[in-house]
Amino acid sequence: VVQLAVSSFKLRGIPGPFAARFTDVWRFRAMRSKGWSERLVALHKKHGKLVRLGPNHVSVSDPAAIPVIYGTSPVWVKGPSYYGAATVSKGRTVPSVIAMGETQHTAVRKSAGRHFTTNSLLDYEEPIQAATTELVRVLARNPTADIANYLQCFAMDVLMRIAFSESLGFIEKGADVDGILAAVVARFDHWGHWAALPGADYLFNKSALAGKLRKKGDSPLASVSMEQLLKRKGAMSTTEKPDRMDLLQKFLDGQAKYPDIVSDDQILGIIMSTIGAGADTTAGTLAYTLYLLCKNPAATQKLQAELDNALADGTLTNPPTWPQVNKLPYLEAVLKESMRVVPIASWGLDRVVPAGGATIAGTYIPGGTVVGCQIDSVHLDEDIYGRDAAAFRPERWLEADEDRKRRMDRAFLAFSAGKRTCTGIHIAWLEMKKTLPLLMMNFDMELVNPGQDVRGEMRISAVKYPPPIWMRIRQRENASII
Ligand code: HEM
Repeated sequence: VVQLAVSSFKLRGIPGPFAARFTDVWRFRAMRSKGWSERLVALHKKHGKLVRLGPNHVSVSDPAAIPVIYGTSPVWVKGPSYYGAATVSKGRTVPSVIAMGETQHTAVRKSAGRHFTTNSLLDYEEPIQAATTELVRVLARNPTADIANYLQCFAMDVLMRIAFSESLGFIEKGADVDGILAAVVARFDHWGHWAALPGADYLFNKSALAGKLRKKGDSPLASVSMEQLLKRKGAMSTTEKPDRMDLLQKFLDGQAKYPDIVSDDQILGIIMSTIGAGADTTAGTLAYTLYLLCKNPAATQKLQAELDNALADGTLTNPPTWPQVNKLPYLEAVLKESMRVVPIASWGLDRVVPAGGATIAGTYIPGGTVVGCQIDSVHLDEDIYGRDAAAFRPERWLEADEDRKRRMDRAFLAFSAGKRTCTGIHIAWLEMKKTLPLLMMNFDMELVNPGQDVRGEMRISAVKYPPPIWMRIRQRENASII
């Protein structure tokens, strides 16, 4: 308490909302209100690169601070707000990768990290292709569709295939299956709501007493993961080798090799974290990308021209392969620009300043203070991204000289930075670079309501949930639905 009071006193020079100096309840309430991300951007515009959001909490909007906060020597540990992302299943805390402490995380990385590297991507291309093909076929039957909904179903379908080699039929149904989508949304919502008050989260939601009082059933995501785990273990005892190297199999093989290190609980935790972290993030990003393309027809035409030319000169096939799509510069620029202007994560990338303190944006911040780069504000930095930083303009990634491009990449925080950067980043790129071209090759899309402004309608949870985005979908002249 004394340390907190001292650190709080030492932060007195950092501007911010008055009430936030004294209590985290200010942030707790503010995060639950509409437009939280935009409010943070506005606060940084008003107060500068440092904004005090709590007695011991500082939001940072300074690209130069990224290597300091997310550097690796030493690694700054994650802030208490990540406790909101930890899930409790049947009264036990399930290890959740994003909320893990450093020691546990290093161990998990050792046992499972290689399954997320570029070398493993080949194992995931086929399941992603299967889901993408299904999405195209289903959309071809729908002259209008809420694309945000279909992409949410699609992204969950992808993860079910990657994790368990099974599609539970999300895309065909165009809706939730067994409450799994709802469970992922509930987890992000919980995190978004409770991040500012981890102590209260424990007391009211995660303590043994809270568990007894609430008597909540198990999460559908935990149930489906457990069901798959037991099924696979049963199958493994009768048959020698499964036919597909999905994530579950990779983890079980790891367990067979190191039975003392990898427990069933850990496997469940990593699988659930992967599904939880990878579904709505990718879905939302793709939905905002399509929305931004509809709002910017010149960018759509350029992207379609890049794809048509590549198809014509034989460097692209239908369906496209990963090596092919990974060489398309405008495709990459569109996706990066979309993630720059609408970074899907709205949780704070909070880290704890180590003992001894640090200088951030020219100000000394004492050890123990929680700091985090505010992604939206950093992405709007005009020194890095230009005076038109607020505009969606994919060309900026292609026009920049080497030096500027390097600075733009370093300030790009959509997947975070440093040791705890997104584990699924390569899978996310594979998924998005496979899906967007196939959609654009086959369809012309336009907003049913061309005046729709998703910024005003998005729901801020731990991620920025898009509202329904209804699109008119027409097959292109040369479309060859596969
Ligand atoms: C466009 C898609 C995605 C975006 C923008 C995104 C973004 C992020 C961000 C910002 C973090 C937070 C790191 C931090 O708190 O500092 C993260 C963590 C994580 N992501 Fe992603 N993600 C995406 C897709 C995926 C996919 C497809 C998977 C899995 C297949 C995945 C798995 C994870 C995991 C397991 C973590 C926890 C990492 C850790 O704490 O070490 N993500 N992601």
